[in-house]
Formats: sequence, C-alpha cells, structure tokens
Amino acid sequence: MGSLCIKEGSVKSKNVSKQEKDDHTMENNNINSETTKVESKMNEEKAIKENTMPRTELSNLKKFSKEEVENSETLMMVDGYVVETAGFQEEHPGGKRAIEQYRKKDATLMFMSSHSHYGAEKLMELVVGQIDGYPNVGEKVKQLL
Ligand code: HEM
Repeated sequence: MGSLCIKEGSVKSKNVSKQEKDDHTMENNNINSETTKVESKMNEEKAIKENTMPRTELSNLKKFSKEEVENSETLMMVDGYVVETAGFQEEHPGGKRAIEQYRKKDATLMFMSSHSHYGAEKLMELVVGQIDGYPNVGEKVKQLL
C-alpha cells in the first residue's frame, strides 16, 4: 500500500514536471521571439546611423546657431554638424590636444583632410545637432561614410 502511494506520487510528479517542461519551452519561445524583435530593431537603428543618417535623419537634428557652439565648452562644428566632444578627447586616436584645440570652432577642413571612414563613423556617433542655415549639412562627411 505504502509503496503504491509512493509510486502514484512519483508518476504524478513525473507528469507535473513534463507540464512544467512544456510551459518552460513556451516561455523560452516567447523570450526568443522578443529577443529577435529587439535585435532587428537595433540592426535597423544601426543601419540608419551608419548609412543614411546624413541625409534622412537631418530633419530630426536639433538646430544650433554658430554662436551657440562658439559660446559652449565642448561643442565642435564639422561640415554643418554640431558635435559633442566632452570626454572624447581621451579616446581620440589623433590625440587629446587636437580635440581641445578645435572645440567651439569649425573643424571641417582639418577633419576632412585627416580622417577615414572609421573617423566619419565615430563623428556620426557624436552628432547632437546641425548649424541652422548651413548649406548641405553632412555632404562632405557622407563621402567618407
Ligand atoms: C569630433 C571630431 C573628431 C572625431 C570623431 C575624430 C576621430 C578620429 C578617429 C576615429 C581617428 C582614427 C583614424 C581614422 O579613422 O580616421 C582619428 C585620427 C586622427 N585625428 Fe581625429 N577626430 C576628430 C577631430 C579631429 C580634429 C579636429 C583633428 C585636428 C586637429 C583631428 C586630427 C586627427 C589626426 C591627425 C588623426 C591621425 C592620427 C594618426 O593616424 O596617427 N581629429 N580621429
């Protein structure tokens, strides 16, 4: 009798654990499909940033006057983009001083003559706005991207 009870119990517990397993699998499937959604959104955002931002995202960029950049501490202008350089001086491959010297200024000529695709990609990560009224913002930088 006692052993029967134990047997019943173990059968039951086997069934429960199978059910739990099924629930778990469904839960995992849901998590996986959520992860895929998040991943594809991130890829889309990356693609926008890397390839098309200079032309298609311009309308979303905050407008600054030249004076606002000149009166700031860490903003820089490059090809009509307003770039936030705070902290970047420490990681700049061309040195800290290069960034510090060009803060509050227009560094377009310098940037275009000493940077590659990689530099332009990094620049786009730091863009916080555009100069109001600047003709064809980002057209030169786009050639590097
Ligand atoms: C926020 C603006 C800037 C960003 C995001 C940036 C980023 C970079 C990056 C990623 C590189 C590595 C090489 C490359 O991929 O092109 C680089 C190199 C360099 N940068 Fe900049 N840079 C900026 C501004 C400047 C400015 C204003 C100057 C000029 C004074 C400058 C001078 C240089 C030089 C001379 C190198 C070459 C270093 C070497 O190859 O030894 N950069 N920069």
